[in-house]
Amino acid sequence: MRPASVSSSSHASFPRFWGKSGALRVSSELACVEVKRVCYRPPGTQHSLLNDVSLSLPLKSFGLVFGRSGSGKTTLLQILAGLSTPTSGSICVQHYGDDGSPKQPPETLLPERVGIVFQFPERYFLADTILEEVTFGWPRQKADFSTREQLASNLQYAFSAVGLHTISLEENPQSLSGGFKRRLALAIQLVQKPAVLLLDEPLAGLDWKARADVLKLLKHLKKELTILAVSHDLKELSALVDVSWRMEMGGILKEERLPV
Ligand SMILES: Nc1ncnc2c1ncn2[C@@H]1O[C@H](COP(=O)(O)OP(=O)(O)OP(=O)(O)O)[C@@H](O)[C@H]1O
Repeated sequence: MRPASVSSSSHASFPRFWGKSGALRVSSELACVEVKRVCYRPPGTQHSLLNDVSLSLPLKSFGLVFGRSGSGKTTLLQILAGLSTPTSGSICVQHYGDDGSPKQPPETLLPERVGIVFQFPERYFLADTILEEVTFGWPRQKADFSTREQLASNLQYAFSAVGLHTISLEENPQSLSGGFKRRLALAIQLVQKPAVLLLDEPLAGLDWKARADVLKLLKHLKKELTILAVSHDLKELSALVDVSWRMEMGGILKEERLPV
């Protein structure tokens, strides 16, 4: 899937590899997360939830998948995060040269390089302190000391990135405001320094102030990260979106401009 051949007519005024200013991104480092012809049928069922899904998302851009409830949006994120295995198809990172041709064989996108923030992440907070919450999934064996050390050094970066650096790590996560709980959920993922961040309904359940807060934060994170979100909040997210797709019932994905 070469980027030069995939800009759809629905995005004609904003071709995939042109910045919003209209300036062509001149970079020999152009790379995309690519989902190629992914199908998914849960084990033991006859019903396919994803049908021949393909997409190409340039690194450090913001992609949005929208569509009706039950169409398969969350299923796609779960596959990208490595939580479910596709029945067929592949997920990789492809680098391109200036002429638009692939520079080297595609790299498999390893689940360790993908962070996912589920819908209503605060419902899954378990710990009594922010520190325990963030370190909950860290490896605990003696042999993992250097990994823990690395994660600890990432922690400061992650908390600064989401604007939580002034909050005490001893605070109870449940005492945070709605917007700050979402920041914490994002920080837990950022500590792992993911290449790709997946967000399932990042604004759901937040009041107007927290929504504005999270939008501002995503705008900031987009400068450094490749983000793929699933959402019904199209209008609010539209300013962030570089490329969008509609998921149709039956797990059929089509590139389409946001209907806002
Ligand atoms: N393990 C599974 N086995 C069978 N069906 C499943 C399984 N997981 C999800 N489904 C079904 O797959 C369909 C797609 O679900 P999914 O959660 O991906 O939709 P969605 O587009 O994210 O919906 P929403 O916008 O409501 O979150 C739904 O009909 C759901 O009931």
